[in-house]
Amino acid sequence: MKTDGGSDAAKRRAGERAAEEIENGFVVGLGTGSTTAHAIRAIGRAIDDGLDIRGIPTSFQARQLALAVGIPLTSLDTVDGIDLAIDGADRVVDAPDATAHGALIKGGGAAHAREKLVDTAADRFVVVADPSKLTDRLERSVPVEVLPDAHTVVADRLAELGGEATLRAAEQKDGPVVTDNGNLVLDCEFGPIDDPDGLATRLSGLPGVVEHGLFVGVADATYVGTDDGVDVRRY
Ligand SMILES: O=C(CO)[C@H](O)[C@H](O)COP(=O)(O)O
Repeated sequence: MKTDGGSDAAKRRAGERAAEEIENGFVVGLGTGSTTAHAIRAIGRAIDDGLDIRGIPTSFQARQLALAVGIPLTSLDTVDGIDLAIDGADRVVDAPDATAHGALIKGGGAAHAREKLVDTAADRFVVVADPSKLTDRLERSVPVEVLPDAHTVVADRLAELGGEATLRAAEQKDGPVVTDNGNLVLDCEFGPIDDPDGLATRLSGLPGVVEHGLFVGVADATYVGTDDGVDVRRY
């Protein structure tokens, strides 16, 4: 599983705290990554103890783990709604006086298209993170999922927006990462992102872009696991 530093104990505290929010009968969005995996395992244990919920996974990885721990699964097109989504993030803006407070960069695991679909469909979206994810302003590269034929055209459009795009390479295969949706990922460096909302709008407007990893105004809270507890940010 891809990880991005941060202590596993802190990730576990965040994930397990978020799982405590789940009530009987909930439909739960199951995010992707090493932090959310702790929440998924905690949900599996709660199901063993009698909790009755259904999960909607955001990726192949989340689905496999959910099945392994015994979470009954459903799909977005067969439910009336999602009560709670729990998902990780690669960066979280933690600057209460900034308009971007709570904005995220996601997609380190190339799952951001389905994650955004599920996280935005939820009545409540809780981010789970360790302190290494918190930042005053977004500076990390933005993952952009593109149709396979579109990667060079989109890279040119991203350059016009001031970004330098790199096709994400697979680690254990020659060639690019192919997403769960059969697409490719461009990781795009913009330097410091002062207006994530504006950039998100421009990225969404590019033909060939399936989804990008800027999540602005989507999260309702972030649970930050620390050395000895969980700090909660509410937005
Ligand atoms: O966006 C994601 C996958 O596309 C993950 O949620 C993000 O990369 C965080 O992962 P981790 O909890 O392993 O640090």
